[in-house]
Amino acid sequence: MNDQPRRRPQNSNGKGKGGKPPGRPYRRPQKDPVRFLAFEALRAVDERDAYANLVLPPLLRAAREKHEGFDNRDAALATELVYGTLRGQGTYDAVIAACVDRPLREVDPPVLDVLSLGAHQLLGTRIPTHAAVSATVELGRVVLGDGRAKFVNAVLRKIAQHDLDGWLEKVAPPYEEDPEDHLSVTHSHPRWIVSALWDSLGGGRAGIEDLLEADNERPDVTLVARPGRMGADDLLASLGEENGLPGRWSPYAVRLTEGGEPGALEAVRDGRAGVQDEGSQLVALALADVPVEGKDTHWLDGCAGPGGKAAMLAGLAARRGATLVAAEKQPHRSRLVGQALAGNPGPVQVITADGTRPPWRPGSFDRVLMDVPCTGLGALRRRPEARWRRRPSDLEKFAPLQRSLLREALGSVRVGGVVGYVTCSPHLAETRAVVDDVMKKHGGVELIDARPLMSGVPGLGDGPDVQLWPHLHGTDAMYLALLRRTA
Ligand SMILES: C[S@@+](CC[C@H](N)C(=O)[O-])C[C@H]1O[C@@H](n2cnc3c(N)ncnc32)[C@H](O)[C@@H]1O
Repeated sequence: MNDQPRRRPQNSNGKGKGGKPPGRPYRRPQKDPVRFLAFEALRAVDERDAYANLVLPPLLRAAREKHEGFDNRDAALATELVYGTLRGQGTYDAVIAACVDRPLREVDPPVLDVLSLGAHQLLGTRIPTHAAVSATVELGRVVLGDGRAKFVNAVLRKIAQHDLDGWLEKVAPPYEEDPEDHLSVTHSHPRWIVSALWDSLGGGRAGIEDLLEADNERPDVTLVARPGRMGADDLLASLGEENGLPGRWSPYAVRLTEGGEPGALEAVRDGRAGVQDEGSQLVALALADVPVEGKDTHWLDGCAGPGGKAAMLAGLAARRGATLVAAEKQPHRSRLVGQALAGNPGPVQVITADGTRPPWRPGSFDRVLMDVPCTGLGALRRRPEARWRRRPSDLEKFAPLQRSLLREALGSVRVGGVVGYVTCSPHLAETRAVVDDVMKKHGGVELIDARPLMSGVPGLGDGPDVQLWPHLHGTDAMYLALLRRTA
């Protein structure tokens, strides 16, 4: 390996000693800020378990400051390269494994990151082959050194021999032989996640393929015009027609069109609006709208951080003269809840509290939202690295906590009141299994059909609970069960 710049001596006729043609003069590798940034982000995700959506913004800011010509298109390309490489990792690993002569675990992680970045450019973008190879090899020279860049060059040239479909035919087992393994490789999801999503979705090949494809697409950025603070029409008008679209389902939603930057909006900066998936809006609205008999003045959000649903509920509660208590176990997250609720038109109370050991008296509330911690398998579109980090054992970690939070939520609501149990995971172990188990032990609880509370939303299944899906509804895969205390 030779990492040092080295110049070959040349004589006056331009030929090497003895009149032989000289070797190519040494050329310093050129640092391409876009690919260098993408590599740095991938290293941070790989090495420090960082989240891509958190590491990218500071890297992009630094690149803009350092490189005068680094513009929005560069930022968009760098973002696409990072997100696309992380999402496609399962497929790209299978292809790379077919092109190297040792197990991938024996390839140095930085080398593997450069190879994955190259594989994504070759197989997942429209970047011309020669540009994808040469730019990645150049990156390899900068970050790995000339010796290992030669290895990168050799592997990328093998990858470039086929397009994505050609490679999938070679590296994915036939669907008929092993459907889950086939889908796992072709749609770049761990096999156990394919299996869990399919169990929950049901149906045949077409539905699960649509879902896995939707997980690999960049979601719209959706805003919420917070009830009582701003209307969706005003939010849309402030954006300008070309920058926004009305939500599909929620009357409070506005979708940003390509390239919209929420942080640049005054309404988002001053808290009248926020970034919130429409699925999250729908489940909060359903809980707010479900009829309860008798008084309706005390609402609880028992897992409130960072406060998206709490802000929506607080505005809706204020309209009806009710008060929201927003509880969150983590102090830093309850501070975020406080920020989200500042400016709410009615009274709110933010407390740091453990929902499994509630400090309030049993039966204090008329409506309770329990949006429990979960694996987040319903939001894979947003967190490109999450699918590779999650393990089936995470389910065991969340299971007792989810049950305990739902049990305490049922204890916190008065007879006749309603609990909304919510997850941003469609995994049956986190959804129906939790509700069934807790209902078996609790008694005096009935499930309410949640589907009529999402009127106009198609494909909500057999009920009474509701599972939303990215490929059917364009939302995260949020789950909602509404439980009424009857005794
Ligand atoms: C899925 S998030 C809630 C998202 C929130 N409802 C929103 O819309 O912004 C779950 C939250 O529950 C909090 N949490 C975890 N264990 C808790 C407990 N025992 N009691 C209360 N909150 C808890 C986590 O810190 C996390 O902020």
